Amino acid sequence: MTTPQPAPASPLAPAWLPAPGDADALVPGLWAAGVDRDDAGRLTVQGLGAPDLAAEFGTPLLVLDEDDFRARARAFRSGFDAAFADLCGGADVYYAGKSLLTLSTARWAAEEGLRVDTASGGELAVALRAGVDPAHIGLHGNNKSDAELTAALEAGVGRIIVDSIDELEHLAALAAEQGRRAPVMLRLTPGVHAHTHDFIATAHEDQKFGLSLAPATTDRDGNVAGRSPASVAVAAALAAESVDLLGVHCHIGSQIFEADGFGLAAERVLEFLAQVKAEHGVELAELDLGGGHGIAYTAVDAPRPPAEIAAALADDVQKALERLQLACPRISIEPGRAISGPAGLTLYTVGVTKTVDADTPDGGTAARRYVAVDGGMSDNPRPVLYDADYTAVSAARTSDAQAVLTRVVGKHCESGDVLVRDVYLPEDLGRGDLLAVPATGAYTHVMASNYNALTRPAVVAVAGGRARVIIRRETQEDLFAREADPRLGR
Ligand SMILES: Cc1ncc(COP(=O)(O)O)c(C=O)c1O
Ligand SMILES: N[C@@H](CCCC[NH3+])C(=O)O
Repeated sequence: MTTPQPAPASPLAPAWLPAPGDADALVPGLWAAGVDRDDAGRLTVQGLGAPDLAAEFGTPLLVLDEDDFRARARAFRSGFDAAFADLCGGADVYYAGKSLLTLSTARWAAEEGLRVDTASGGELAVALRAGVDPAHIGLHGNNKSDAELTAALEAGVGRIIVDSIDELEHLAALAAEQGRRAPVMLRLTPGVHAHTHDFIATAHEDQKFGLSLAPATTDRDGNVAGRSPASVAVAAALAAESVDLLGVHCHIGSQIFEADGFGLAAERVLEFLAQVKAEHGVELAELDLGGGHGIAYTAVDAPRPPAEIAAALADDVQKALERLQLACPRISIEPGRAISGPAGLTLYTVGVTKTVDADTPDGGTAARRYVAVDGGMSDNPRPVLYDADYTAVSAARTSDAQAVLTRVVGKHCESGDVLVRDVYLPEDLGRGDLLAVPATGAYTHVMASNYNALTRPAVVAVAGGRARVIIRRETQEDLFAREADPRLGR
């Protein structure tokens, strides 16, 4: 192992970035449980060296620690079951497939006793093909097609989460035509503004998801309505013979750390259930409190462990139930990122490096080093989409060179193509070195694109100290396979 040189902080560094320390250190909490460094300084996943993984499978490479994924799934399951045992006889955990859905991850979730939340007909097909019990699948979406709704009804999914009055009426008619009853949860927007990026906050009023709890001033035809879309939907669902109204759902957003937003949303939705009871004499059986639990992408993020999240929520639910004199509905949650995110890391190979003079906030200039890698916004669009911060370490070796402020960029024809905006990395990092970016399991592979005709990376799962490909790397032939062109004979 090497001893890094102490380095001065850069005036370009954002206030949140910890002072440069040992740039090769693996900050606790950022990496999957199986990640370590060996005596030669190589990053390892369950003992497998990053250079060996890169040599065998190529880079960019999404490496998943399967054991870590499973452990996080179990922690949610047991944490929520324990916290809600006395109050509500336990709780169900739906793995939010949108964060990383493959045949393997769907199977791992089901094997750990989780159910699966799907957000489209495609995700539903993956969950079904993986062998997930249809009764343990939920189908979401603000604009499901007839084909998607029909597939869900035919498969016999446990719940269809209905997003609007329009969709409720449409689904009721579709189910009636098919001689079926649709198992429905109504998605409510409890008006909680979560502390997260606007694009991933989902429970405030003015956005595309869900049925508002606030009384509407006008209905769809512009007439004064006075009732909330949520109560209009409940009345319509209870009246529809082809609808089995199971309960209600809410989801306040994603990458949220504070307990207060989750507690407030639960309280508001329980108040709504009490209102439904008073109005219709019906106690709805199920309440889904969504996902959105934050994970650590950099050293400054401090996620709460699942058992703590569960205990705080159970406390809030208990207080609300007592105040409202309600029996506890069956509780469920839908974590995605908190299970798949920390289980993943991405390996990249370094290519071009350069150092430029950048303007400092006080009007001076300071050096900023750019390190370009062989992937970019096509394998991880989150920094570009949400200003998401990540970090990185050198993965093939440690170094005793000074740590310098570095921006890790991709290879796309786009100046905003940044993967890690600010990180201190050893000054001697250069062509052929490997970089590892932690916490990339969620919303990377599933949001990847072929921008600039780059092929999507492979996904490798490591379990029991062995690596296997669960999604093969795309080839250029895969890109051509979709094209119709006379020279291809089609
Ligand atoms: C309805 C719903 N449930 C669950 C999730 C999962 O969120 P996360 O991956 O942040 O836990 C999302 C995504 O934000 C969602 O929209
Ligand atoms: N894709 C988003 C989260 C959206 C979740 C779906 N409602 C992210 O990467 O943070």
